[in-house]
Amino acid sequence: MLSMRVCVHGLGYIGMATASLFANNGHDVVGFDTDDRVRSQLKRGEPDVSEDQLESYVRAAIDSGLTISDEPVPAAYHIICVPTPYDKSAGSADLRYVKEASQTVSSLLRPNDVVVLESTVPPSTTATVVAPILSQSGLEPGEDIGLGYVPETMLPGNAITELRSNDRILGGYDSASTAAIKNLYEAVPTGSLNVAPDATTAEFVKLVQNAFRDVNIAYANALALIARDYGVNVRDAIELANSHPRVDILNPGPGVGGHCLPVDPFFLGANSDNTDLIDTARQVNQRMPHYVVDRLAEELGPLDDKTIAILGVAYKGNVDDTRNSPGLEIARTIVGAESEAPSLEPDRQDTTSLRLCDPYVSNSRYDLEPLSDALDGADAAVLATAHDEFADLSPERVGSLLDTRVIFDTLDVLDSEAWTEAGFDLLRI
Ligand SMILES: NC(=O)c1ccc[n+]([C@@H]2O[C@H](COP(=O)([O-])OP(=O)(O)OC[C@H]3O[C@@H](n4cnc5c(N)ncnc54)[C@H](O)[C@@H]3O)[C@@H](O)[C@H]2O)c1
Ligand SMILES: CC(=O)N[C@@H]1[C@@H](OP(=O)(O)OP(=O)(O)OC[C@H]2O[C@@H](n3ccc(=O)[nH]c3=O)[C@H](O)[C@@H]2O)O[C@H](CO)[C@@H](O)[C@@H]1O
Repeated sequence: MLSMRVCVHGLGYIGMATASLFANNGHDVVGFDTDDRVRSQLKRGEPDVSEDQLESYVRAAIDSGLTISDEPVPAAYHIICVPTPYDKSAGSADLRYVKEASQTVSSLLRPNDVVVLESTVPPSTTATVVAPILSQSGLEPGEDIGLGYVPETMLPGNAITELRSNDRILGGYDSASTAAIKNLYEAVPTGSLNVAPDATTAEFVKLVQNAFRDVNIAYANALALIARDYGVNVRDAIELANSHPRVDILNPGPGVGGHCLPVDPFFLGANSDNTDLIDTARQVNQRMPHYVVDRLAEELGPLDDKTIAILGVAYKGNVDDTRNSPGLEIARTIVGAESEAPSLEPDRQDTTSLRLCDPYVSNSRYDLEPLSDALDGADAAVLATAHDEFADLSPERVGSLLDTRVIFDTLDVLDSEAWTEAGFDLLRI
């Protein structure tokens, strides 16, 4: 296989995995990130990730020649993996990093180089935002240089397996771009490479996949509320419904977190007013943390003078990412806090006392406590993240620490019989 020089722009979760994928498969890869801290950590061979497999995959790449550079370099292929946050106040995708990285690439371009955008973006970004910036180089996408969109779909928590095996969508700016990008991605182990008619379709499909999951979870959450009105256990009902060959409903939970599912569906609305279903699903999912707090208050009475332990501030089990975390949103709702770090709100002393605990998260801003300190003397525990450590909790241990035997198992990870037998009021969604 011919080794090609690839420059990866942005070495966060996706960029470092992507750079490692190409480096571990014989390419000459240079990784660049604008953040000094990220570069220094990677140069030391210490990627900032909680997934063991991903960490050793990145370490292996660094050992086998992935170069972390303080400057971006000219390369046959530039891959852009920068953040695309959602700007809530503007109601649109913040494309500043994509624009910055495109400017940087533009200044390095030579004839026949190829640029690939991997960041999640609103449909038409490659054609209407990236292409005009690259043209400023004097080289035209589709004529002098290649350009296309290849979304990343690996699942946090199962990153390496999915990086290597998920099918990929590829949308080229023109057919020559598609062929050049195919050449690059076909030389590394991934699932099949499915060619979209154009880059806009590929961008659209990436968003469609995440919006589909968000809508499906919203359906499960909506069912949970309806099922309660009928005294039906929603998980039993969903399991039975899913025995039909054409029904596949996901699981209800305390809300949908992470920086993909709660954000990407909004990108579909960038240039469309026809997103009612998708917007409603978002609202259903956004209401779930509030529903959890309402149910807790139904059980305990006013929460003002109570101490509540929140078990889990990561957005899902066995990861350390707290972005859009349902656990944090539950905490904020309980104390009426606005800030990112609810337990540190200055005026919370007169309100409910919160204890936050998460064995995966090291962020000191959240004032996290070890499990036994969080539970000690609390009036209730809310299990908000399905970490393995929480699923393994024993009712005897938790019961000996809590003041009142109340636990809200929002993700249905505990053995309800064992906990009820141990005298717990076990709440479930
Ligand atoms: N994390 C996921 O699970 C996932 C999955 C699929 C797609 N995505 C998408 O991939 C993109 C990257 O996500 P991420 O999770 O890796 O983000 P991240 O925040 O972990 O990393 C992005 C990195 O880009 C760097 N950066 C910013 N501007 C730059 C520039 N101009 N040049 C070079 N580096 C720059 C930042 O310093 C940061 O280290 C986003 O669009 C995201 O939506 C993420
Ligand atoms: C289409 C798809 O699969 N996309 C994945 C997704 O990754 P993710 O980690 O964000 O996805 P999830 O694991 O679904 O978690 C999200 C939240 O939904 C909650 N949840 C989940 C299942 C359920 O039945 N009920 C729930 O309530 C869960 O607790 C958590 O809060 O986006 C990435 C970036 O684009 C993709 O790369 C990746 O492929």
